[in-house]
Order: sequence, then structure tokens, then C-alpha cells
Amino acid sequence: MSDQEKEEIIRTAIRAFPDFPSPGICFRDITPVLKDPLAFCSVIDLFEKHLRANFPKIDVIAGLDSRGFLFGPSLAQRFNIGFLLIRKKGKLPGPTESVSYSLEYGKAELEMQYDAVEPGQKVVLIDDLLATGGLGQDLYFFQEMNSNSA
Ligand SMILES: O=P(O)(O)OC[C@H]1O[C@H](OP(=O)(O)OP(=O)(O)O)[C@H](O)[C@@H]1O
Ligand SMILES: Nc1ncnc2[nH]cnc12
Repeated sequence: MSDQEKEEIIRTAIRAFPDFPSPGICFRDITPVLKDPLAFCSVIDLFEKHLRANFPKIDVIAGLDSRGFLFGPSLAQRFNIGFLLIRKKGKLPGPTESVSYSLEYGKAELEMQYDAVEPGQKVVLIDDLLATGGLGQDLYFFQEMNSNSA
């Protein structure tokens, strides 16, 4: 199957819900992608292809709470590398680093364990969608921890 066909399967599966969770927001619902093995596999295939083409060295896949957790582990398996959790505040034990950011609706704070990444490791952040790009701040989060974000 071509990449274009995979993209079409994914695009068709994602549903749009206007005015959810508040007026003016068009919510993109990925749950049908998870229900359909072909759509889910297409997502992982395209992520993998993109990463292999653009990043020669990847040490860790990091998933953003919570929808990044749905795709990250399957992708990490493709590369035979580890997966780490970046969680909403207060969920991870031990020393953590945190960052606050604004979302399309509301604000949030993310945390990761201080020893989750070794200095110099190349980390790929995985999530389901970009709305305002507020999560781009996570790049600074990783830089602060002496890592390199791909
Ligand atoms: O581009 P942005 O404005 O940063 O928004 C995108 C982020 O918002 C959603 O997560 P949310 O915080 O709603 O959490 P959830 O995955 O637990 O629903 C989505 O899964 C992305 O992580
Ligand atoms: N428009 C949107 N659809 C789905 N999830 C979101 N998270 C933030 N904005 C979103």
C-alpha cells in the first residue's frame, strides 16, 4: 500500500467534533484510528518512515500524556529502543523536571523523571496532534536536561 493510501485511511478515520470541549474548538477525535488495526498500523508505518528518513540516530521515544502513550510504545518497538513517559504533574515518583505550557483550551504542566534521559541522547517526542503548538516548549524542557531533541 502506498503512503498516500495510508494517509487517506488515517484522514478518513479521524472524526471532527465542532464546539467540543468548548465553543469555537474543532476537536479531532482519534479513537477510530485506534479501533482500526489498518489505520493504526498506517500511523506507525508513516511515523517510522518519517523518522528513518530524517533522523539517523534515535535513542529514545518519549510519549506525551496521554495520547502520545497510545502511539509511542509501538513506534519504539519498530526501532528496538525504549519508551519513556512525560506525564501531567504529580504522577511520577522521584526527582522530576517540569514545564508549564498553554493548550488550545486551558493550561497544563508536564513532568519527566530526572534520570529518564542520559546526556546526549537523541529523543523523539510523540503525540497525536498539534493544535497551538504549545507543547513545543518541551524542546526547552529537554535542553534543560542536557539532552538533544530530534
Ligand atoms: O498543540 P497544543 O495546543 O499543544 O495541543 C495539543 C495537545 O493537546 C492534547 O492533549 P491534552 O493536553 O488535551 O491531553 P490528553 O492527551 O490527555 O487529552 C493533544 O493530545 C496534544 O498533546
Ligand atoms: N482541536 C483538538 N482536537 C483534539 N485534541 C485537542 N487537544 C487540543 N486541541 C485539540
